[in-house]
Amino acid sequence: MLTPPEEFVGKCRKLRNRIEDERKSSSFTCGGTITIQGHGGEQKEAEETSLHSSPSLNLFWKTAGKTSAEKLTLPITGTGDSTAARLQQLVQDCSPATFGVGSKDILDPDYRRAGKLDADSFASTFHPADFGILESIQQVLLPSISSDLENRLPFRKLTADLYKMNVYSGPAGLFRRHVDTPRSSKQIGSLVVCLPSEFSGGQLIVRHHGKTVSFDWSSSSGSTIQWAAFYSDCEHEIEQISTGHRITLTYNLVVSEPGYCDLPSPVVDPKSLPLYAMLKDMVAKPGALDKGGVLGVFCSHAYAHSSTTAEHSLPQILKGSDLVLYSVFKSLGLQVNVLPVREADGFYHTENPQMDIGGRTHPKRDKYAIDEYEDSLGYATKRYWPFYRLPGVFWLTEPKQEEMAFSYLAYGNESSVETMYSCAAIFAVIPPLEKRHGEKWKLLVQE
Ligand SMILES: O=C(O)CCC(=O)C(=O)O
Ligand SMILES: [Fe+2]
Repeated sequence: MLTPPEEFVGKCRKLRNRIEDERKSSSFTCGGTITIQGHGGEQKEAEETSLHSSPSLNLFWKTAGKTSAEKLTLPITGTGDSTAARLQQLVQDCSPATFGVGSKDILDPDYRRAGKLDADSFASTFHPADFGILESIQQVLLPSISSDLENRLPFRKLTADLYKMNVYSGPAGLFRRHVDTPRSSKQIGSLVVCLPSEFSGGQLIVRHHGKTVSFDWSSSSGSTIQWAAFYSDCEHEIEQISTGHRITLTYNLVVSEPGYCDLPSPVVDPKSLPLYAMLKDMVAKPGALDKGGVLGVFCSHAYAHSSTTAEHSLPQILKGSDLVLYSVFKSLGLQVNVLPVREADGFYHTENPQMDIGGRTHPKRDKYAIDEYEDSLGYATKRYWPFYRLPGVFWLTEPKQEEMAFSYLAYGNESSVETMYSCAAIFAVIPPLEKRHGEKWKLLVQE
């Protein structure tokens, strides 16, 4: 690729700033509360029909050697199936929860101290779809971005697949920082629902790119259902529980194929976004890669995919600012690909001196990655993740996710080999100037 002129580089720098702004302003987590009818605070008249209130809920679980299910009604009232003794039975019937380090499941109470029931051994009368929770998450974490061009991204919907019940008990329950292991390449996040059971401590802390949000559920824990959802690539932790039992249902949030009669979440037209005007101005005029080229932008999020599904699945699961950028490129009529990018020995071959991009990053490795588990990770990566070189890309941004990619591989809530997170990049192919004609380009130039 010839060295692009300074004017083009100046525009690229502005574009990069705009992309960074988009990243800073996008959300990575959200949460809410559902009151329990007849418990705590004032009773609202419309309570029974409200989306934000629930009747008491029942949990059923099986125990070895018994033919009938155990039952617990929450919140605790002290009568029937809703007693401290029933709750104690639940705690006792849970098995210790492990966590994943590379391809191994590890039991280490200093890292995670919790009980668990697998999804096939319990049932509850609660479902997030009954309370508008999925719609709320969809609006924040999965906005629809559409345009009238042929290549638009179809509306996407979220479903919540029940994964586990966990009980974190005082005075020592906790789960140190980790990233949830992807269970499929369509998973974009996790939903945690905290059931009404009194506890203190146990804040859930969620982080993404230096931003932190904490969910403190303790003060309303006895009388409400509280929930939080976050993107899969967010690092999170549960601080130590001091007293009581923090009971959670966890769900995998999965992008489902769009249905015909689904109401879309709010739709943003990419052409209304400042990035669109900026890019349009750049590619519609001479001076921007006139001989053609490829613009490369590292994604702001890491994505779960397996090496064989990456090419197909990555565009479908794009999140937040990455989705915005992808849609803008698409609506300009450009060919866009989203591909995982692998580093080799701490070096991404993404140097672009004109944009002050070095390509080298300094991974901050977690203790679990450095110590005994590193070799198995290195082996898994080499064996399952072959790669090819893609030269001639004009990089607009630095790699974003290397530090996190190491974390992802190193410690999750479950072991993993075939499906992993990796740092992805969006590649937009800019045709040579004389080829920027035809229907879609006319549209672009005339607007
Ligand atoms: O209970 C929570 O708040 C989060 C649980 C969690 O991080 C997990 O199960 O992976
Ligand atoms: Fe987690």
